[in-house]
Amino acid sequence: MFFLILVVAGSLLLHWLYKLNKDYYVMAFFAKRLYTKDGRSAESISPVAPGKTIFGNTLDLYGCDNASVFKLSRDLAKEMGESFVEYDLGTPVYNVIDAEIAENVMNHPNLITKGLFYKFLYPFLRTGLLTSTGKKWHSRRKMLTPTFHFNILNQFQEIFKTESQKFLQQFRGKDEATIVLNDVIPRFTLNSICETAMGVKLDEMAEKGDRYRESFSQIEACFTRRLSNPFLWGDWLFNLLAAKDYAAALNVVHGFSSEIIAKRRLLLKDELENLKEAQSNDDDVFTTKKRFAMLDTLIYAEKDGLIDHIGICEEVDTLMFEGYDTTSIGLIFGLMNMGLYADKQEECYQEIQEHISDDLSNLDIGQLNKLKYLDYFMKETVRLLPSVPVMGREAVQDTELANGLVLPKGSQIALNVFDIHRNVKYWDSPDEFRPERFLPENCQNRHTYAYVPFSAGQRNCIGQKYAMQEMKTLLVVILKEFKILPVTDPKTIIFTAGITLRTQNKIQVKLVRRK
Ligand code: HEM
Repeated sequence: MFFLILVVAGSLLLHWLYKLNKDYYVMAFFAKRLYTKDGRSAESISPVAPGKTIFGNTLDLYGCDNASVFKLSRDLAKEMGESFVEYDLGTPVYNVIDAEIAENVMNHPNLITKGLFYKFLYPFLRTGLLTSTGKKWHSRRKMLTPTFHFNILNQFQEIFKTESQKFLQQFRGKDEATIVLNDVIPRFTLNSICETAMGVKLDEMAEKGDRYRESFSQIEACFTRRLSNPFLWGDWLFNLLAAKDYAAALNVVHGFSSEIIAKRRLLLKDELENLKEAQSNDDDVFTTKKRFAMLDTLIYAEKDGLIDHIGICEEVDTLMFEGYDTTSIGLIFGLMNMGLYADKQEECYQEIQEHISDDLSNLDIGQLNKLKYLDYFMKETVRLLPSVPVMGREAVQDTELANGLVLPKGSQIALNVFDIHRNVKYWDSPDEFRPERFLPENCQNRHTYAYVPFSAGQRNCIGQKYAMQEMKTLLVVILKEFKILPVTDPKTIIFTAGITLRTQNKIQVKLVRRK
């Protein structure tokens, strides 16, 4: 009798263990496994990356520095050759490197919520447009979309032009100058976003702007520290062990954005009072005002009870970060590539000479749009060096993808833009810089989602037109006056993981005044 009980108990235990192991990756701290509904094994659709320890992939990046995190992730993507699964601390992670799956994810109605790692940005951005989800995200997106309308961007063009000319003033009287792009470009993009989106000139706040950028780097260090240490993923341990190290930096960035908001509130009040004398109602003020800052929209929405002060802070922090950092990276690499590919720089220059007058008086959006080769040049730059190399999503419920894989609730998805952009399935010799890839005839047969630097679908980048316009304007203004020569050897560049794409070494170029 006793023996029988033992056999039955043993069988039940084995069955339970089998079931547990089938449904969970037990050693990765009970991460739920991906599954299918038609009996196929999930691994037959997307392979699992072998873990380095018995804990699945949980500790694969533990203790690695930021450069190793970036390199190991890219090497793994190459080695796997197709979208693959990892099992981390209690969570499956679906790593997407194929355009077909990226398209499915980016357009899936269940997958608009950002991934776990975005929570690391909460102390900085709280839940603004980039990090929020659901109704809150919908209403903010609706509120901000009109502020990126063509007419508004057209009004920003004068600011981009003036800021670009101001950028060149630092080289006045010099025939040549070697510049560290990482030092000079972010100042230009921060000035531009503050004056366009926020309606506040940074001139007399330049030093505070510099402190904002320094503090931003510390916040990024916090982000990457959490990224590579799963034990800091949860807020509880993070708050206990690490949060205090970043409190001062957070105070600086939030203090800076609060000052911008306070300044704009005052300026707006004055501007409206002046305009009211000339016009009878506020709606007219909106449509006929010479320049319409995005922050003004938020302040008006506050008056209508659609957002509160904290909400305004969330969006200002989000727009400022997204608007200055991403375009900095695009410009740094754009200028570096101008230096590295002299023949292509010359092609851009000839085109600029053909369409843009020397006094820049016709440098408006219409003329910018005529610079086709410059457009291909920047597209290729952003393909090889995407400012946002990885994006994340979370499945908020069990979600079936078109390939039959079911992502259990809580699964993470990493959309590896950097790897999609260099996937040999879509790109011939992907590591080569060839702007001609973007000639219309060369795009025809390429999967649209093989190129997603600004994401796509509902959560695409709200500022993509703004970004291209700003970056092209500075390039035109520089190229008109200077030839760009290479200084940094691209072979020495080491990428590192960050909130956005980073390099360990700063990038330099030499400007030589055109005769
Ligand atoms: C080269 C420049 C830029 C690149 C490559 C870029 C790329 C991206 C990408 C990939 C996303 C999706 C992020 C995700 O899903 O996690 C995104 C979202 C966003 N971007 Fe950009 N961006 C750029 C410039 C800008 C600028 C200039 C602004 C604002 C002025 C901006 C504002 C935003 C915002 C607010 C979101 C969140 C949109 C939402 O979720 O509804 N971006 N951007």
